[in-house]
Amino acid sequence: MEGVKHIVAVASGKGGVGKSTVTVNLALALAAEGHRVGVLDADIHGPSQAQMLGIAEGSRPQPAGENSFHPMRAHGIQAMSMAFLVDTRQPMVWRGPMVVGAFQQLLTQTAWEDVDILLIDMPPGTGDIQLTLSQRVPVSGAVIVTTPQDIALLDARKGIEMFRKVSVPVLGVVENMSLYQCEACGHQAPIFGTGGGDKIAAEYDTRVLGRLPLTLSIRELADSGNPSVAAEPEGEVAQVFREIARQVAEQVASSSDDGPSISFSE
Ligand SMILES: Nc1ncnc2c1ncn2[C@@H]1O[C@H](COP(=O)(O)OP(=O)(O)OP(=O)(O)O)[C@@H](O)[C@H]1O
Repeated sequence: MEGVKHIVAVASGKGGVGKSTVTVNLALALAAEGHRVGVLDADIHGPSQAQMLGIAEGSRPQPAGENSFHPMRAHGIQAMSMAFLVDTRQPMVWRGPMVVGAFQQLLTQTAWEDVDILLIDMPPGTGDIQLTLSQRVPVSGAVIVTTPQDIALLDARKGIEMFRKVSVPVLGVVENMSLYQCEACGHQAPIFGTGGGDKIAAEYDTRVLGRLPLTLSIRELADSGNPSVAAEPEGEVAQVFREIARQVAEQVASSSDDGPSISFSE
């Protein structure tokens, strides 16, 4: 895709598991690792990247030529979302083909500027948008976000199976809300159970890229437009995201290698 080296989908089978929170923090972590990063919010009905990136409501992108828009910028990241084009307070009562059309336009009519890794915050599920993405552009890989309980794992499995069907490599699983951590007393509790990420990674021969706790600060910082990786770059959460970012960057870079090259010289 023009202006973009690698596309990575951030997906989940189930809604509300923290996919958007992971996308925005992973984007910031990749940027901190020295990559040029873009975020495309593919959640047409419920876009949340604008708020998480702290881009004020009502902000509109500048046109780039006749058919495209420049992405918005925040925290050094390029971003495009339906939230920049419509009034987000109004519900979008759209049929499937209109939603797919809007997604295709966001995908193809954004003038990305030298992006190394474009993260796509996918809507939950395995439907039209997922199919359109895999058919329209080359996707380097998918990161699957899940919480550890069985009901979320059931849907995460479907997400993994879907990417396999369309030949998109699964780069790994992020286990979100692994452990509840009380910020007042330090008490920890595995509210959603334990071992879910490991189970699914073993089942599908992939890896757990990282585990994130369920904390008040992750929610508050993301909601306020200054996600953990930007607000507390030395904090534990930021370190987990930096480690996830390194693994993602390494995997997409090796996917584009044509293998070792052999050269001869005197
Ligand atoms: N590790 C966490 N600790 C605390 N709160 C979290 C954590 N991860 C996500 N949240 C909060 O949970 C809510 C849902 O997260 P988010 O919007 O990222 O999920 P999603 O999977 O993208 O949802 P949707 O299906 O609506 O797209 C948000 O309010 C977010 O701040």
